[in-house]
Amino acid sequence: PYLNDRCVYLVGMMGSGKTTVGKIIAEVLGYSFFDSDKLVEQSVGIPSVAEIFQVHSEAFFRDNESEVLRDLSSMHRLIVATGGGAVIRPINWSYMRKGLTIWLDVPLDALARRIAAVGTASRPLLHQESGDPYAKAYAKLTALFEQRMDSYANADARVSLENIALKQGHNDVNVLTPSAIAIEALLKMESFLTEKAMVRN
Ligand SMILES: Nc1ncnc2c1ncn2[C@@H]1O[C@H](COP(=O)(O)OP(=O)(O)OP(=O)(O)O)[C@@H](O)[C@H]1O
Ligand SMILES: O=C(O)C1=C[C@@H](O)[C@@H](O)[C@H](O)C1
Ligand SMILES: [Mg+2]
Repeated sequence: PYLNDRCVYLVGMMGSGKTTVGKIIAEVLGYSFFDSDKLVEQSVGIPSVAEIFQVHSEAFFRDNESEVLRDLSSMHRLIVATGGGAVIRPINWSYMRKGLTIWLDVPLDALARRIAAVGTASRPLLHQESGDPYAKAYAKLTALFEQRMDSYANADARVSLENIALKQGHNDVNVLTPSAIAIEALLKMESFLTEKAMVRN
């Protein structure tokens, strides 16, 4: 009840599971799910983010991403999987702060493994024509994470896969199912919201 129909924004690096986990959270809460990358594609009229970067530019994509987040921020009962880079623009935080923000914090080696498994063609900031896809993705993700980690840490709650694995007695985050991660996200949301309500009362 503390959520009070507010939107929930999932933030995190590329491949962190925002879309996968976000759909589960939406189903549990009876919210609608939106993916901001998909909304940008629809509003620009180009079917992939990679093509938007190619035909226009990253800056053009970012401007449209901000417009999408602005429009979503006036709505209710949505789970929004944001683009991995949405956290870098302060204006986007002014929109996302109207709801609750959750950071899916996934170790970079697990991200690189997931991304290498599906290929980098759909992720323009990681795409390389040659070389080992895991090694290339890992190097680029490391550089991006260094630039962005302080921004991700602005989120209201952090869902750390390392911590979930520790709690469950595993030493490998790759065994965690999207459902287990969604449950932890829901628990973190609840803690954040109840603590905030206690401070107010
Ligand atoms: N818990 C998990 N265990 C294993 N694989 C996962 C898990 N969660 C997601 N994946 C896989 O990792 C890949 C990336 O997941 P997903 O697309 O949900 O991430 P994302 O954060 O939305 O990425 P992007 O920022 O690129 O939109 C997908 O292939 C997905 O099936
Ligand atoms: O991390 C990023 O900067 C990006 C992540 C994707 O979700 C897309 O928004 C785009 O490929 C850029
Ligand atoms: Mg996604």
